[in-house]
Amino acid sequence: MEREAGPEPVTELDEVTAELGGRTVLRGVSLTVGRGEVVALLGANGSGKSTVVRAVVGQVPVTGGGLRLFGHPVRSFGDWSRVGYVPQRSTAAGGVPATVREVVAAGRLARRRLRPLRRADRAAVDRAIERVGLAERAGEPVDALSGGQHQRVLIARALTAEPELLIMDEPLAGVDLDSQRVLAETLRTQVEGGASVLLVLHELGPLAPLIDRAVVLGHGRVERTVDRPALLPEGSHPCHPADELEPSAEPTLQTGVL
Ligand SMILES: Nc1ncnc2c1ncn2[C@@H]1O[C@H](COP(=O)(O)OP(=O)(O)OP(=O)(O)O)[C@@H](O)[C@H]1O
Repeated sequence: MEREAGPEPVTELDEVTAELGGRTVLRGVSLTVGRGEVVALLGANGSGKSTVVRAVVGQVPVTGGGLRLFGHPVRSFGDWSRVGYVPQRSTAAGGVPATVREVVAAGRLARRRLRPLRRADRAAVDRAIERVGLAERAGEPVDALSGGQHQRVLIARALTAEPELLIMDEPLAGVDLDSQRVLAETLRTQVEGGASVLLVLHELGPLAPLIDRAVVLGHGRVERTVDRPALLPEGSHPCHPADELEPSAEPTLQTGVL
């Protein structure tokens, strides 16, 4: 694939296609996340954002094109401890009997490749819980938490693994503004430490200053790419407010803040 010089690619999609339920959902998506970059996927409901990230984490098989993680084809990639994934909330919540600390510690276990946690690991778990503002709830079962608090637990779980590539599907959904700011600050620290981030967003919110590139999807394709979207004038941030009801329709370009 032709590429401009830039940071070493951590994730590369080259004309990726994917099908779900017998329907083509990704129609040739190309994008790259370089080391230390933060890339946001934007677009209307149904444009294919979640499918892109689920393809990157190997949950949706790619039917065409190339998808590489840390230089390896995703099909043969085996070092998943380098990747942290926070799925869309609705797919992860509910009926979990574990406590907040146990769920977050599971993230650290992945980093330790299932070897027992040491004192430093336990301290990292407590730090992650504190960062997302749940220190006082650490011993409670996660199913006793609100939706937004649950989301913060999943974020802490991903952060405590200190992954090289952090993938988050709408991490801000249902999270109050204060917690969004906490997440932005935490992400900034991770990125300063060299992490790369690919995340699905509906609006940039407090994460805007962190984002190197916004990739706007429409109908399973990249409609456009915007560098440093925070530098755009207020009101022209790249979001797409409408649902995509008819996937075969011609894509239309819209801008606006949701
Ligand atoms: N399991 C499935 N079977 C069939 N079609 C699916 C399945 N999951 C998703 N789709 C379809 O694939 C398309 C893309 O879905 P996807 O979840 O990737 O969109 P999205 O951009 O993440 O949307 P949202 O903003 O609503 O989360 C949609 O038209 C959706 O209906």
